[in-house]
Amino acid sequence: MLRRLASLPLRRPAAALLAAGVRCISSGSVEITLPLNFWAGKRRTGPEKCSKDIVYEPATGRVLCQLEPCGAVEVDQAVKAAKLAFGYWSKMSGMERARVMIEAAHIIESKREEIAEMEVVNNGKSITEARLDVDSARLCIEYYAGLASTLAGQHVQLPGGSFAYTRREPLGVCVGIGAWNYPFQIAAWKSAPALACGNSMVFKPSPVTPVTAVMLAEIYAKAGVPEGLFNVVQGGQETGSLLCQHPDVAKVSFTGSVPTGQKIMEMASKGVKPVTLELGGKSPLLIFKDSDLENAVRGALMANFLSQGQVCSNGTRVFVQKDILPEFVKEVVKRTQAIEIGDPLLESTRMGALVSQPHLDKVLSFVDRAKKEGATVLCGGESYVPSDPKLRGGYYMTPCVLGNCTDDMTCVKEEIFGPVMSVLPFETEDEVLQRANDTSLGLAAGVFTRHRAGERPGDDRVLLPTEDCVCGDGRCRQPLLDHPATASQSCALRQRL
Ligand SMILES: NC(=O)c1ccc[n+]([C@@H]2O[C@H](COP(=O)([O-])OP(=O)(O)OC[C@H]3O[C@@H](n4cnc5c(N)ncnc54)[C@H](O)[C@@H]3O)[C@@H](O)[C@H]2O)c1
Ligand SMILES: NCCCC=O
Repeated sequence: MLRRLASLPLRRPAAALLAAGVRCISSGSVEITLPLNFWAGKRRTGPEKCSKDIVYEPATGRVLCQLEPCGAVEVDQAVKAAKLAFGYWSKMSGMERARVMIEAAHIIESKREEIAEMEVVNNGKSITEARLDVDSARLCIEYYAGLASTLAGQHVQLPGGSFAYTRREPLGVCVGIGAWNYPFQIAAWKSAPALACGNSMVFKPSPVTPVTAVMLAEIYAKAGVPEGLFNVVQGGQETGSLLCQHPDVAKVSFTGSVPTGQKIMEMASKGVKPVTLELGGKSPLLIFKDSDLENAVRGALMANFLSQGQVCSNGTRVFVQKDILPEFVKEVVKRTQAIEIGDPLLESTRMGALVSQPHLDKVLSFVDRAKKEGATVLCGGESYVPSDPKLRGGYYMTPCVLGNCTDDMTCVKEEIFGPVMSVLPFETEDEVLQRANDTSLGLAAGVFTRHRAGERPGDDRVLLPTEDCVCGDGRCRQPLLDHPATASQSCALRQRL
């Protein structure tokens, strides 16, 4: 049960309160006492004898709830419930499944504010971002609901009038294991495709952010999924391992760090189970001198400071072409310093709290190490104490821009997963492509330029290998699409296009 400690008297519908300019909850006002495990259609308590984990509210550092990590018995109960539900759900048509999923999406829409607020309370991100996370969860469920009725097999003609056909069949009980940075969204992104295809799921959120996955379980139940179709078991690595090794689990889908992903792949391989791994990143952002600077600066801020920098696909290695480096750095620093840090439930807040004290310490230690290795702190990188007394125990830091970085520094090589941008100068496109790709964490990449590769002024890069160009000039270095081929100087490749 959710209890409000602060002054708001009655819980009116979120929309009515918002219309009246009143927030339903405030930071420091929520205590969660309902059990956070959910299987076979109900919230469940964990094992009687277990050492409970404490869950904190990042904005205030208060205790939010206690977590009862599931052991072998509870994991088995959840998997059994999922197995039973699979029997019903997998026999339904895609259209029938879609109807239930669309209903779940409608419920999410109607509870948007409530879910977003709980995400903020548990994760520390700003309310404006949390609302978008809820929208993205709903859209994902709608998208896969749309696909459910299109799943079809193939008909293959064989010699002598025989034929073969293929069917798309669900796997069975799937396990979803999530990270703490997008708790509700990850639970939806994992469950939507699995459920649309006729599978059931046991989901384990991060023990740091256990609250909103169980809200999703209740929403699916209310929408009409069979009891046990989507279950939530709480716990850390032991619970996760039990899930991965359970003989009735057919597949594991994991979002989290690379080292944990490696362990999960190893465990799943022992049971010959397929795995999906969505892991960490250290993505490059390339900013060329011909780019629209305003656009590039905004892109760099977004790619580094959303969700307090705790985003897997963040472009944290910001390569800037030397000619525009001073101008870019000046603008980025100015805007970074202007980011409003504070109570994540306030509409005006742009940066909330990091997820936990140990994580904040880890991010700050990356900044210290960067300084020792020769980087210059251009702004931020320090812990921050908001003026509101109730936020004083929260996990805040000032967003940081590091200059004077080189490719071999720890801050450039390792995933920091916090609001720390490393700026690296470059001269040529070939050079920056090689440096940008020189990482084992290749999750995403961004480019700011007004020209396509090979079309940049003064850039003589060849799009196709020279030997492929048969215009007659063996030394031809023209990009194919710009080739100055004329009637007298024809280019066979150009003609073929
Ligand atoms: N690629 C993506 O889509 C994506 C999205 C979000 C986060 N991430 C990554 O997640 C990481 C941050 O999240 P985190 O700190 O929660 O990651 P983590 O790897 O520490 O934990 C992720 C989940 O795995 C569980 N777990 C830990 N050890 C386990 C084990 N041995 N067996 C089974 N489960 C185990 C945790 O309890 C948690 O639920 C970052 O590296 C980030 O880039 C990736
Ligand atoms: N909203 C996307 C989240 C992916 C990684 O953290």
